[in-house]
Amino acid sequence: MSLLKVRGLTKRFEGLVANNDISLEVPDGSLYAVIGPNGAGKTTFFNMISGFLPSTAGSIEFAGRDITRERQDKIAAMGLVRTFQLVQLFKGMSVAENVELGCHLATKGGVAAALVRPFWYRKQETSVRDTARELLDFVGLGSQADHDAELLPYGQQRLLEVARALAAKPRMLLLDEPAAGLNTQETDALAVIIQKVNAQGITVLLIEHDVGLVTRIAHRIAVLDFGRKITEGTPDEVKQHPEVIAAYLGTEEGADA
Ligand SMILES: Nc1ncnc2c1ncn2[C@@H]1O[C@H](COP(=O)(O)OP(=O)(O)OP(=O)(O)O)[C@@H](O)[C@H]1O
Repeated sequence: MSLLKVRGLTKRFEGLVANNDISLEVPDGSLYAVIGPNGAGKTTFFNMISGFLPSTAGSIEFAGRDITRERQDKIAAMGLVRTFQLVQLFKGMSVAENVELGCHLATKGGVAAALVRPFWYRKQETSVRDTARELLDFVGLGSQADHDAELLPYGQQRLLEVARALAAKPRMLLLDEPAAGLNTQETDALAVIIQKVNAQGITVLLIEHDVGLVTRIAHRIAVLDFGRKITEGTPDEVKQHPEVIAAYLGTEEGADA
């Protein structure tokens, strides 16, 4: 079964067609990646799916529901949760508090109640705190729970973002260039975490520049170039595709990167 179905998705900015008639289906439970060179239209595609940008044409269906014109908060509440290319943490809060706020997206009262803290809310706080700690352990940040989130090294801030997104109990997690700015070691750690998330039954859709990471962990890959989907398939199929080698990977050697 496909959890996400995108049909003919198109976005025009004035004269520029950033996404041109893109169709794809993400199987439930899969780890699916969208790759492509700078300006290929990956972020635009993500922004439309997550409700941050209206499409010019086409349709988006998530878990059997049409979400083409749905608001971003409604989409997140349905279980389609995203992270951002640039880390967006809540400033002035601890690592644990950042994840707790993510939990409140999935609990009674939402973020507003978390800030006001009425009586009924305080009762559910303990479980939220426990969940946040579990998620921090899951991404390897358990020992930094009480640290100031802003002072974490960049690589760990990215992991914190993943923990916060998981706190919202996603059915599908959209990761926008999660390896951007990470060194090799951090990228390897991230790859393991993404695979662990997927092994828990959460469908993962990621946009990534790091072809090595994607071909290592993704089940299927769609390749965008100049706003079009030029091919889609398993990592091996995609790496062999002549248009991919020419347009994106540049050389045969690059295809194995
Ligand atoms: N708000 C906007 N207004 C006008 N043009 C835009 C806007 N957003 C994106 N574009 C253009 O659409 C095209 C696709 O951009 P997009 O950011 O989706 O590509 P990308 O594949 O995510 O690139 P990168 O890897 O650099 O993030 C680019 O030519 C970009 O300049």
